[in-house]
Amino acid sequence: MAAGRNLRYLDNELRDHESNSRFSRRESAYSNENYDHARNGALDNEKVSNLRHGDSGKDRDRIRSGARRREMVNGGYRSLQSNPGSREAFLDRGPKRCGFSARSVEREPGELSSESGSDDLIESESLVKDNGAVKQVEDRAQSPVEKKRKFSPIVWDRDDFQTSSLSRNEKPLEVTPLPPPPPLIKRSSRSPSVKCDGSSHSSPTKMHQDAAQVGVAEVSVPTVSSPVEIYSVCVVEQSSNAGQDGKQEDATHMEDEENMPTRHISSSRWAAGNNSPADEGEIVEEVEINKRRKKPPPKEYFQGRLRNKSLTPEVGEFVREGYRSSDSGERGHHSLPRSRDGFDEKDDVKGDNMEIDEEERRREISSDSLVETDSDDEYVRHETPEPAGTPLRSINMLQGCRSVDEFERLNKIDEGTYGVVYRAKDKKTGEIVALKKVKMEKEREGFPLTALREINILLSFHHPSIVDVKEVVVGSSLDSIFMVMEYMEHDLKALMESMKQRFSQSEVKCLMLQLLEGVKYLHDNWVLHRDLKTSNLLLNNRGELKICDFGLARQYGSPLKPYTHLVVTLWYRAPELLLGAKQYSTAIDMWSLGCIMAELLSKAPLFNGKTEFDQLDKIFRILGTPNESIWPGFSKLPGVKVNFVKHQLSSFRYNLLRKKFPATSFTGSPVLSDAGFDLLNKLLTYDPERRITVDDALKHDWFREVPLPKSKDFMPTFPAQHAQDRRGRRMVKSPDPLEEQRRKELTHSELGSGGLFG
Ligand SMILES: Nc1ncnc2c1ncn2[C@@H]1O[C@H](COP(=O)(O)OP(=O)(O)OP(=O)(O)O)[C@@H](O)[C@H]1O
Repeated sequence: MAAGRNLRYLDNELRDHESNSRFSRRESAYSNENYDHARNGALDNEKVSNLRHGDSGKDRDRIRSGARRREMVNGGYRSLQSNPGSREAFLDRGPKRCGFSARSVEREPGELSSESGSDDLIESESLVKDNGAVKQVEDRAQSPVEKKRKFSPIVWDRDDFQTSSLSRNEKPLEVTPLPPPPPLIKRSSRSPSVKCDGSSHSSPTKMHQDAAQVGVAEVSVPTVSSPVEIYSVCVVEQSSNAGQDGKQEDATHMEDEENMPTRHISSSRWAAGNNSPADEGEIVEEVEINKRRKKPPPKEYFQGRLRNKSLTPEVGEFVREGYRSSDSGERGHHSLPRSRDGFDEKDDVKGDNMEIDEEERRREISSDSLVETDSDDEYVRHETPEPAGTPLRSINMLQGCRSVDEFERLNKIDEGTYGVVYRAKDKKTGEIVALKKVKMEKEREGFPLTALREINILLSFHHPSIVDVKEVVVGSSLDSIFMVMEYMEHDLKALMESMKQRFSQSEVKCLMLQLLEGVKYLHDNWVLHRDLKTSNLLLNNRGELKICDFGLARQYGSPLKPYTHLVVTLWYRAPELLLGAKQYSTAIDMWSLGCIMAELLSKAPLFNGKTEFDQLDKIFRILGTPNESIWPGFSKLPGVKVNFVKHQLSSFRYNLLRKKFPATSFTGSPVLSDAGFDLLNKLLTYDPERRITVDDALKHDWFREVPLPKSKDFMPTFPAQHAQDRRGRRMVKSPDPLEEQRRKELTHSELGSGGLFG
């Protein structure tokens, strides 16, 4: 029997006593602090955003805030009523969060209290409504960047199936009779002029237009200053050169898939905040020339370390055992001290480990890092000022990796596709942490790029709703790398599988608000998560939700590459991806949030398709089959050629989704107010252009009506699942076809490689 099934929940008990002793674990001020914290995080973003976009962004927000628009969604017209009150005003309410206007005294235990902010909001709203030219004012007030923001966050998806093998979801899991994607857009043969001084700024929208014309997307990334950045930069260089050395197929593949925009990390024009029209398009050309420019790799050492292609590792080079049997005699000169960490059960093979003087290794790595700054990328990291407020972490990963021996392994929590997660204790501090071990066995080409991407993002980002990666530690061999994360007692998928009761509406609101804050932080920093699902949402016993698993996350606006549309686990995958759209944006994450919201309310996945085709069919059955009028451009999507059954598009209020989530229920169906249903419907809007943005979702009325969002402080607690291997439970009941497939592959590779550590 699955371990999880034996879990005994105190759920009923807990819910019966929602407002008494079990919630007394924290003082009432706690939630205020927390919300202040979250709010401050958001305000930081706001500052960044304002710095980036200038004051016009604020003006636009103020003006936009009261605007009401009519919008047709999924077959029916609905009122797209943005929130009253400016973003600042909204956030400034802080612990009142809300200034949620309670229209009834009825409240669930732990709801955030309502304050009088609503009057301001109404006032602000009416001010805008009085202005008959709201739309025009809004348009005028939008800063170029902000205005583009709605359209520009596009990842150009020129995927083809040949190049999709690197991405974790790109396995041919579902045999779906979708037609092949259209041919790739040809790149411009224009002779580009390169501007590397970091001073040029480009307009995202214009850049996208250019990108559309020339087939090259621009670089836009959050500023990241961790040493991992160095790592990524080298990947880029390596890729480019490898491709020119005759290893085109492999290298191009890697370049296209993994040519990380980190090359431009600190010189992102968008991050720097200026948009000089004169420079528009230049960045596109810059990317183009960078791709074509032939120049020596920045440093052999990095090539070898990352791609395992140099013949002899240099001092400090990471050498992975197992992949270099042929040159074992040429192993690097150094290795970490042999140590038997409690996480590697395969330490018998330690003979392959390099002996290394730790101090010397650090010195060497340090000097290598310095040499690296002499490369073309130097300006990237030193000449461009970081935008204020951008999340920065100054962990020098390469210089200061501790050994995993400094942690005591407690138990394995879960095993995903790309990592095994352990619960562990820091021997020095006694702190309980989660250690995610990067799986290397499937990597033949060096350090796994999904892990690199995840480490890069997680070390750089800091937000209450994003899981915190504290540091990176190394195991007994240098191919054993662990991310040290804050430990979270649950993931929402495992938790819901074992909960007896559903989350209440106010609890779902609390979770959704935290989730939205996290996604807002990502989108504000030009990152798409691309794999939002309940198993990637962690919850601790302080009621805090955090997003994890950034292995698929992308800086959007990255250089053109054959992105796959097979991102996002099937059940949470947006229709445009399922239909093979060539470009996608932040809206894909918003669709996932709609699926998550529904799942939180009903404790069951909303669209649980087995194949892409089945997934689409399930969506269409509930929401109706889309058409050109509700989703302009729909009929041109590649996947639409498939003969879908045409399910009737009924008025959104009476569609099957509403039946699943009625306003009142005597049958045990999860109830959802009109406002809640409106938000759900807006998240599950077919047309990505019309799908609600994270900013608007955060300001949605649902969060302001009773029952108000529960304070984190008053969220129910559940027995920690750390004693259980979450994977064990899922083995028994995994409703996720992609996970099934991944597991099968993992099992094969485990067998093939003689087993995994841990
Ligand atoms: N910080 C953490 N604290 C506690 N548990 C965690 C933590 N991070 C991850 N987990 C658990 O490990 C699981 C797998 O983690 P993660 O999703 O990061 O790995 P993955 O290999 O990328 O997984 P997947 O195959 O789902 O993409 C999560 O679903 C969660 O249950």
